Amino acid sequence: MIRMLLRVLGHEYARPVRRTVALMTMTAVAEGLSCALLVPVLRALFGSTPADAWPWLVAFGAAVAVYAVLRYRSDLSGFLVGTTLLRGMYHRLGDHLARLPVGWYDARRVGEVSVLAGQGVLQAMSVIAHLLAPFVSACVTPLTIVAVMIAFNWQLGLAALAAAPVVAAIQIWAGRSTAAADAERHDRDREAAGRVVEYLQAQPMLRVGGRTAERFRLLDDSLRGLQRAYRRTLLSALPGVVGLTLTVQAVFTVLLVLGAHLALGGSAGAAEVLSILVLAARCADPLLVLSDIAGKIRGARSELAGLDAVLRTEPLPEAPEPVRPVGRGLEFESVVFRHGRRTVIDGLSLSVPEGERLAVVGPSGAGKSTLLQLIARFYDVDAGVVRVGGADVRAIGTEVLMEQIAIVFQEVYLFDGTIEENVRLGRPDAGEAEVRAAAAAARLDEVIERLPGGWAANVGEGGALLSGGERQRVSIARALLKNAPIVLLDEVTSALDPVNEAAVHEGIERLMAGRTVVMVAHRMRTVRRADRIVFLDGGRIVEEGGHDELLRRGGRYADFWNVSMAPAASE
Ligand SMILES: Nc1ncnc2c1ncn2[C@@H]1O[C@H](COP(=O)(O)OP(=O)(O)OP(=O)(O)O)[C@@H](O)[C@H]1O
Repeated sequence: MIRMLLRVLGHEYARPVRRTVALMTMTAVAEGLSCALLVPVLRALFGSTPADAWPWLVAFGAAVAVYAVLRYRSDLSGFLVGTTLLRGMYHRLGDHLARLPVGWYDARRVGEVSVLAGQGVLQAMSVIAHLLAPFVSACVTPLTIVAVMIAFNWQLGLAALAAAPVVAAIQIWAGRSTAAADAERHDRDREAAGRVVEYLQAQPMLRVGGRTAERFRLLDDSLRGLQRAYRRTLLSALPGVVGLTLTVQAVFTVLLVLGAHLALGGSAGAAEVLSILVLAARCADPLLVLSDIAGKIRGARSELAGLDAVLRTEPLPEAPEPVRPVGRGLEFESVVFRHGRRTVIDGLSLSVPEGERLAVVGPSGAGKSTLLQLIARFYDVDAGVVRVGGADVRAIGTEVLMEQIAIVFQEVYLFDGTIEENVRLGRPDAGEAEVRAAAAAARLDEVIERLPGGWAANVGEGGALLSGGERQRVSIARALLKNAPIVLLDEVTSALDPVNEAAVHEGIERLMAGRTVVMVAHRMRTVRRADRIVFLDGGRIVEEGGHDELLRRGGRYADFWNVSMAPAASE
């Protein structure tokens, strides 16, 4: 467990963790010794000369004092190291998530990572702060007490020691028999978290479908599965708990019978037997909590394994000696890209000279958005090369590549902050005048004037307080502020009201001016702005040329526009 913890966190934490474990072990030994000193104290007190108890009482008091100091220091150390590890873990996870390919994040992963980052990290890090001390105490204190028991009365001591391998065997067996149930519960936990995220995101669709009161079957099924998994985990842990309790009771009974036998035979004093039985009872307490702690440690371990798996996900490799793009042209050379076993881009070659506006059209699922994502290196291609400014995107440093590209997505995400903060994301170090100019060019200034609070108005979580068109204007202002030489546009497909539509188009027109543009186009108005059009189907270019030329050709593009976009042609 500790080894796994250090692998996940990094070995720079090895020293404080080892120091804490050593301190906890010393504390447990001191606890055992202070308990064990009760034997000579009680033996002397109930013996013929009670005054002999004094030196033992002093030793007992000193041992308790040492134990108290050590306990304070080890608890403090566990807490401090635990919080340091927690902070370290959050940093490590945050840094790593920021380097993972954007394409890695889907709804399932978002649910999984939010559970991991919330309860998973806390649970995994609680090992040092809360679980390790009782675990070490449950293992070391009884062994120390047994060692002292052997010193005072070897028969009773050995009888108690016989319990050690039985307890260890029960723990190992319990760990193995609950492993499958633990793993299943963990999987169910993640699945349920993903379903909750999906359920929340699907609210508009569920309500439009009139399913306001009805529950979401997929979420229900997954929560029921989770409940079953929890029940199985509890049932599978039960034999271990019962076995441990029975073992402790059996050993105590053996000690009682053996103690009575020795006392009656005269080979041990009644006070000695009594005090050893008190010690045996003292051993039982930590042993009985052992199964509970071990269960919690197993839970923390599976969270740690989840964190380990995320941290082992490879980020897209960075070139050891990054190159800088020269110019603003784009090129796809025999590019193949797959999602799982599905080929989404199939041997596509295309070049977009500097300053050209290229529209990509085609049926849904043709791979249009994927084409944009490959330019921005959200994923790496499976074969072929994508070049920006003549350089393979894999050879350009991520930051430099991102400097070259401004993207306006179909779905605009705004952070819960002010409009100004959201626009500034385009270029955080931009001056006030630049931010204002970008907002004006995107016709966002009209929106800001209307909002109570103006620039300081809060946009709400995900930009919920703005309309779709207003959010698009924020995203265009961001892109304008970034002032990157290459613009990628994934056109808004939902209808905007006429005022917003005109504003968005005006903003986009300004954004495209003098830049290399690749736009996924769904509307005639957008396509007409392009210098060239490629028609994509099944990840391949089926036709390419100018709008009028393609219409005249009467091929796939003409069919597509005549059939599916007929209403738009009247724009
Ligand atoms: N994360 C993903 N995992 C698996 N398959 C995916 C993923 N993202 C996209 N795909 C698949 O890749 C194919 C191309 O998707 P893409 O979004 O590029 O199409 P598109 O032409 O932009 O479609 P639309 O016009 O409907 O947005 C689709 O079949 C889609 O199902």
